[in-house]
Amino acid sequence: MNVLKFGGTSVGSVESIKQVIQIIEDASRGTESTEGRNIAVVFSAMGGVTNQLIEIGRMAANGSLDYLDLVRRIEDRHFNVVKAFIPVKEQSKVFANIRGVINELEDLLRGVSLIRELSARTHDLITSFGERLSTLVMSECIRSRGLSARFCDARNLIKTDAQFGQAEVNYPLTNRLIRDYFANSNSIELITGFIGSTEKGETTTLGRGGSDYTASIIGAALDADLIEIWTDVDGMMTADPRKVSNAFNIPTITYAEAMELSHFGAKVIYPPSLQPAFARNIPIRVLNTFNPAHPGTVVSRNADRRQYTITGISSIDDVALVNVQGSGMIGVAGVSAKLFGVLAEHRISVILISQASSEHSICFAIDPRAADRVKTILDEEFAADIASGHVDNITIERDLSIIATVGEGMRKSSGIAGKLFSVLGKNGVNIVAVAQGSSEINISIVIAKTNISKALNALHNVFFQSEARILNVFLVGTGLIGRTLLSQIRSQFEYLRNEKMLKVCVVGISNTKKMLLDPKGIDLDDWRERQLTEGVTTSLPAFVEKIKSYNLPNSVFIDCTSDKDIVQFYDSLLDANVSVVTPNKVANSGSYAEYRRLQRTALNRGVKFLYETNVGAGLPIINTIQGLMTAGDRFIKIEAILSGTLSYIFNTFQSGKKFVDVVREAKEKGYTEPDPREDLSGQDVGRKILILAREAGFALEPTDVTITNLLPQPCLDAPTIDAFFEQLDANNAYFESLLTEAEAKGEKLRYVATFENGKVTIELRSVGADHPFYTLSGADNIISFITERYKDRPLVIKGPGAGAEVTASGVFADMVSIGSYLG
Ligand SMILES: NC(=O)c1ccc[n+]([C@@H]2O[C@H](COP(=O)([O-])OP(=O)(O)OC[C@H]3O[C@@H](n4cnc5c(N)ncnc54)[C@H](O)[C@@H]3O)[C@@H](O)[C@H]2O)c1
Ligand SMILES: N[C@@H](CCO)C(=O)O
Ligand code: NA
Repeated sequence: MNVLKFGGTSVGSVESIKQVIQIIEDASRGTESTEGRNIAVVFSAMGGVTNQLIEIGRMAANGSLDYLDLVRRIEDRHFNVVKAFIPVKEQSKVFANIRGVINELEDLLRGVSLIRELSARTHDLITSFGERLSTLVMSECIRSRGLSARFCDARNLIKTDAQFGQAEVNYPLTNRLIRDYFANSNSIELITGFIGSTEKGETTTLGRGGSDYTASIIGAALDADLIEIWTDVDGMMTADPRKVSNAFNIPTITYAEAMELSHFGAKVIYPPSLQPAFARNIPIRVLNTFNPAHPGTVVSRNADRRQYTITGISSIDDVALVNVQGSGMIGVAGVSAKLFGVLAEHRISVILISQASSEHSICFAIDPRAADRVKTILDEEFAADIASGHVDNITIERDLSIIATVGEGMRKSSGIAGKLFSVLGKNGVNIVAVAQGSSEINISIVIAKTNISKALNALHNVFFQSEARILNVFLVGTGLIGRTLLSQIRSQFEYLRNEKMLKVCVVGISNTKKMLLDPKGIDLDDWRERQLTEGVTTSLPAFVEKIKSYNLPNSVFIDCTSDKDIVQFYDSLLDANVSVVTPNKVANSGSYAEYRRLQRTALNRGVKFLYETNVGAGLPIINTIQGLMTAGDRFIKIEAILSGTLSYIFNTFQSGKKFVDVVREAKEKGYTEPDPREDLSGQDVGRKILILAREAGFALEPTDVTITNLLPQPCLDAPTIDAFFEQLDANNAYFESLLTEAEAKGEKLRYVATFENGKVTIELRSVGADHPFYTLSGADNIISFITERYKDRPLVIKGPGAGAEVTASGVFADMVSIGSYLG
């Protein structure tokens, strides 16, 4: 015996009813009797009708005749179903039946409008018409398909007390009536949901989840094999899909989990109404009328073994937190009895309670609409305690949300709370209060309402790890490095998702002209076109504001510019728990105080500030220094060639070639700074050696760096980059002389930066074949570290230190490491 229940959307329209009829036909065929004896089907009112009936009752009680029009509309909707499914020659009989029920409703409403009074009892009677009409029409439709079906008015089976609106079921009597009725059944039983009656025959309703309740009562009385709840979604999901786009179906769930999740807002079913079925251990399957092939969710005593430790995440988006605190509460019995006693008296429902073992304060969450009332009630109740100073003032905090992480798998399994708090911490979500019952099946946390979406997504991401973690990326600068990075992200996207469980979602892209932002992610196949067509005029402050207001989990800001103004935003981004990755050296080569401040902010906020490509592009230089420092090594000397551009120039510049042409080549190959003078003047190298010294633990200022400039003054003074190239050409003789001087000695030109004894020097040297820096080629950098542990022979890193691919891949690696860290 199976019990099926169809909700309001399932019987809401002609199209959906077509599906419902098909499902019922299939179900009746699937059982042992082709007569369909083994199914009972419970219907809700057609979608929206119950609310209309409530409105109709209100109108009638106000003496307005407008209700007539609404009644007509309800009648028409039912007529239309008849027209769609029942052969013309049989329609008039069904119309008459419907009309009969509608007449009864109208008589009742006339009475209400005459006496201008709507009792709870009459209200129940009025709303009962929704289920009575839908079930009547559905049974006619099913009969017209040639199936044997019987209409059953549940008021004859479900007997209740007279608490109208939320009647209590008299189970012994109800169970007996149901069993007797079904003992004589040899057809599909079609039953009105939601309604019952008192022993005197007055119509009652069963309250929230009413039709589910009907199905559950009937299923339990008959000891059904299965109860199917047909709705408009594919069962229960790991989170509300409107808030967490990665949410997915939960195939099996226990009764207890379903209870916890639904309490926290998962609205697919209302488990308390399924209690009778739970008590008899009858499985319940939640299915989608509009996608009947989907297996939905089975709710039962034991869920299948799970892939995940938690089952779902749910939330109550708006709560207020009441805090009762005072030194006089410590060790005093009866405070909580008094507190919750008075709340119960006023029928205030408490959603969550938390008390630390110090007993100094108790806090609890309530519906914010009750907050003012609660404050008044408690101020009064505790007036004497407040006056005597035993209890401090009672405070209320608003604009909060609760997130509940639910799952039987959490029971007796360690590390879950750790994971939960750690991921929220890294994302800057402050936790206001926490509650976990000793059943260990639900950890509930109270957080600021503004963080709800970020917190839900971040938690969903870590707890359902077969779903890749999402890294939300905001990129500024789409020049050489920026666009190369985007194309690397694009080509590695699948690899990252499959092998690293990381989904890189580029949410914002900005260049100097336009910025494009899309929290759903920008498709990297056509980001240029989209940026052109949909992008808005660039504003860095607005871009940064968007990053903050989106408040997405695992956000990373990538600065691929050489802009000086952009770095002023780093600190506030880090402070807002956004990690920063950059090849831009400006921030780390300004004042030492600024450099430290960024490090500190990142550390305090639990996010990352990464800049491996500040020195030597993708070569692992910064990471190496940081590793040595962490392990307690001490730096004695750093000697290095840190400019890819200068390296390339001196490796390529030979007699017969013009200096200006070699510089042009370096620019075309993507080695130079946006303004190549930064390289040739030694500024770029100066920044890099300063950064290395700082990483090595020395508090140097830019003024501590002495740079030997390579460029004649007119080159430096040129107003534009083109003019600068002209000046290079004009000064060719000067560069030739440098070259010939070195060549005469059989040496090569090298621009060497040295840090030793707290001092930095940068100079052009010519080195002989015996020098380790002699053999460089291309745009190679070489960095030699002498430390206490690498004293006799230095630690040397060498390789290409500039260029689009190697630099972008260094940025890429930093970005991915943030994904692993935050995950
Ligand atoms: N090219 C390399 O080999 C290399 C190696 C290591 C580090 N870097 C660093 O990478 C950064 C980018 O270098 P690149 O070679 O891609 O230079 P690029 O000139 O090709 O790109 C920089 C881009 O940033 C844009 N930009 C500047 N200010 C901006 C702002 N406020 N908003 C939006 N966009 C802005 C510019 O219009 C340009 O398109 C620089 O800081 C550079 O020092 C480059
Ligand atoms: N312009 C820089 C890029 C790497 O920071 C160089 O030539 O080394
Ligand atoms: Na590097």
